[in-house]
Amino acid sequence: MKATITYSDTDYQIDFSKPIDISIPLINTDDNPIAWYLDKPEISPVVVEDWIGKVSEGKSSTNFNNIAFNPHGHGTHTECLGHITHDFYNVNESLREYFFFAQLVTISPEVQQDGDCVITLAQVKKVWTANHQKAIIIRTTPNELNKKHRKYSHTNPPYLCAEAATFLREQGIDHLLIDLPSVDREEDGGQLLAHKAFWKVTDTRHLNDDARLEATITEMIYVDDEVKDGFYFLNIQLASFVNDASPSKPVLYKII
Ligand SMILES: N[C@@H](CC(=O)c1ccccc1NC=O)C(=O)O
Repeated sequence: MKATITYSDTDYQIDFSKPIDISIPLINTDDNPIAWYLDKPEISPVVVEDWIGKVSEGKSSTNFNNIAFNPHGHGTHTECLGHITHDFYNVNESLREYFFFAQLVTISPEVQQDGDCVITLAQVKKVWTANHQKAIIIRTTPNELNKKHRKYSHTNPPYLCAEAATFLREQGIDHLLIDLPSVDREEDGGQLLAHKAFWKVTDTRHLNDDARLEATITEMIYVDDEVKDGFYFLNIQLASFVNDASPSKPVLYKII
């Protein structure tokens, strides 16, 4: 199934039968990635006295699992500024459109003097190509497959510098996607500089009027090396959780 999309006075063709899923599947085994010091997610049948919600156990006609997981720590998720504010804002209301013109870029975070590995403003400027894109997908290198399974807690993963987040905001990016557990440093004393810069949050207690309620950040994606840098249409699929973050399935469509 093909579609022609008119965007910003240009016609683009995509093929809906060739989606490129850049989400990480969530599973209740050690294969699942983990961040923020959590244990693995739980997926297990409901048990009521001697009844167990698992067909193979012989008592139930259906498989009927409870799932316990954390959207921030257990895989691909999309979050809104409610992640960092005193008041409650939910991503289900922030994200009201699901298709975006997007640029996929690849960056090798640079080791700084303090040992941190950071995506710098200069690196982002170097790969940026202005083309009216509303979303950017940042793939970092090295891009080993084990990113889908990595245990990030206490590893101080790479992150995005606040100046780069500001630059992307100023270029008109509303949706930032990255293959790291956070755009900010694992332990930063709650500064959250890149989150704040991207969402333009200057006051987390009484949200400033120009804060970007509709902008989203998607973390812990995985983009295979086979997918080349360039422009795509991006579909952000979100589970309708009324929460600051929700598990998501971002999908790319190549322009043909
Ligand atoms: N760096 C923050 C913590 C943080 O960023 C965070 C903590 C728990 C769950 C998610 C987090 N950030 C996600 O982008 C801090 O040190 O307070």
